[in-house]
Amino acid sequence: MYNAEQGEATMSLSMGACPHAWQHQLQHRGRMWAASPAFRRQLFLLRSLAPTCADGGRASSSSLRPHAMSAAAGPVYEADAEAVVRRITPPLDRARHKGQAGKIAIIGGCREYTGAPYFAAISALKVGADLSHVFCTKDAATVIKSYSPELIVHPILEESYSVRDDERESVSSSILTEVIKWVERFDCIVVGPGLGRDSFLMDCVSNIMRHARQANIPIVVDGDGLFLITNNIGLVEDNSLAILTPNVYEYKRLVQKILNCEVNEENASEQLTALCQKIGGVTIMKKGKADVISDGKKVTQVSTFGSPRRCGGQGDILSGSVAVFSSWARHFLLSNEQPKETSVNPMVLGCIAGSLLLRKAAALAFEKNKRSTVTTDIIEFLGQSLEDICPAGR
Ligand SMILES: NC(=O)C1=CN([C@@H]2O[C@H](COP(=O)(O)OP(=O)(O)OC[C@H]3O[C@@H](n4cnc5c(N)ncnc54)[C@H](O)[C@@H]3O)[C@@H](O)[C@H]2O)[C@@H](O)CC1
Ligand SMILES: Nc1ncnc2c1ncn2[C@@H]1O[C@H](COP(=O)(O)OP(=O)(O)OP(=O)(O)O)[C@@H](O)[C@H]1O
Ligand SMILES: [Mg+2]
Repeated sequence: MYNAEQGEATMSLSMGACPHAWQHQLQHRGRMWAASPAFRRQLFLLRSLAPTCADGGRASSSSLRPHAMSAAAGPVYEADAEAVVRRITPPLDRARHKGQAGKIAIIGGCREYTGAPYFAAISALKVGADLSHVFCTKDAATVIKSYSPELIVHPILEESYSVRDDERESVSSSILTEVIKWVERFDCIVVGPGLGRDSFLMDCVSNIMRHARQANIPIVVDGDGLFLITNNIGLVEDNSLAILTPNVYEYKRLVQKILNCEVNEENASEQLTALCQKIGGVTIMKKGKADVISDGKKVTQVSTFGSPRRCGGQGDILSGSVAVFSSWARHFLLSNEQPKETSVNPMVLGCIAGSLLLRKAAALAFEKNKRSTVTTDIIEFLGQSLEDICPAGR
């Protein structure tokens, strides 16, 4: 592992400035990684967890799978999260242009919540995305813009109180038209931070999700987005580009609604596997003391200690970070030939990397601010945390 890392560092320094330098470098690094002990170890970590479910969790049907609690779920292994971050983070290359490191959009922000979409969007930028957009209600937009000039804010969503009944259809279709102009440019969209639960807004966002799916845009569903999909699971069913990031209450609601039972901590990994399989295709990161991640085939976790402070907003940092890392992971895996037997899921890698980075940043913020640590303090340490794992000059 150490030798492979050294080889990679030497190669980064010798890069020229040809237009495709970044891709070549990534491909070369990928081939080296594929042959490296670090890669094989990571594969082992990911693959050795695989429960061998009869249909691989992908039985065909647009309806929900039969409850698959009997699927054998292996033990939960700790991910080698630092190795994942190091591998999927693209090198900084002078030949790259704006946008190549990621364009992320957050769909969220309403009258009540302006912090959550801001936290998610700014975290995406601080992790390393080039552009971060927020699609929110008109009331929330000016507030979010005032937090940061870095964000591109679209005040296009509407809540029921601002739309007459006879205008609903036309307003809904003009919202969709406006979003469609943008959606295909994004590497990933995050639906839910600070979205609220207004019924008209939920209908409009459902249309946006359907469109994003048709366009094959990866999607992270968090916060109120989870409330939406829990009651309309077809929005994510069988979507292998969807990541759900429930907290303990959101997970409980999902389990009750989809598996029709209560959360069972003694059988936690089997239950998580079953939930993924029943929805079909999605990756779920169940947040908590450890962040436990499954795509219905493998269960892995990140339990690096972060901070004892449970201030609101840490999940928002996570959703923005996961959006960036999963885009990088997809790009990395697409740009590199993988050994035939490999079936690493980029969505899982994105979750692992996002979880580790948040936890490291939370630990540094807590060291400095102790009890007064708030989400903004944690965001300030995202850069240093990534630098510690993966120096910009490598
Ligand atoms: N500064 C901000 O603007 C923030 C906004 N947020 C947004 O706030 C919205 C609501 O998210 P929440 O996570 O607060 O979700 P909920 O409204 O579901 O939960 C609110 C709180 O109620 C309690 N609760 C919920 N369900 C419970 C249950 N079954 N049993 C016991 N207690 C329960 C928990 O303390 C929970 O944190 C989301 O859009 C989210 O993104 C949060 O992200 C936090 C920060
Ligand atoms: N009990 C815990 N011990 C240690 N870390 C935790 C614990 N619970 C959550 N975390 C950390 O906080 C992150 C966010 O999880 P949390 O449950 O607070 O999400 P959330 O409720 O969606 O947050 P938000 O307030 O942004 O909506 C997790 O990824 C994890 O790193
Ligand atoms: Mg949340």
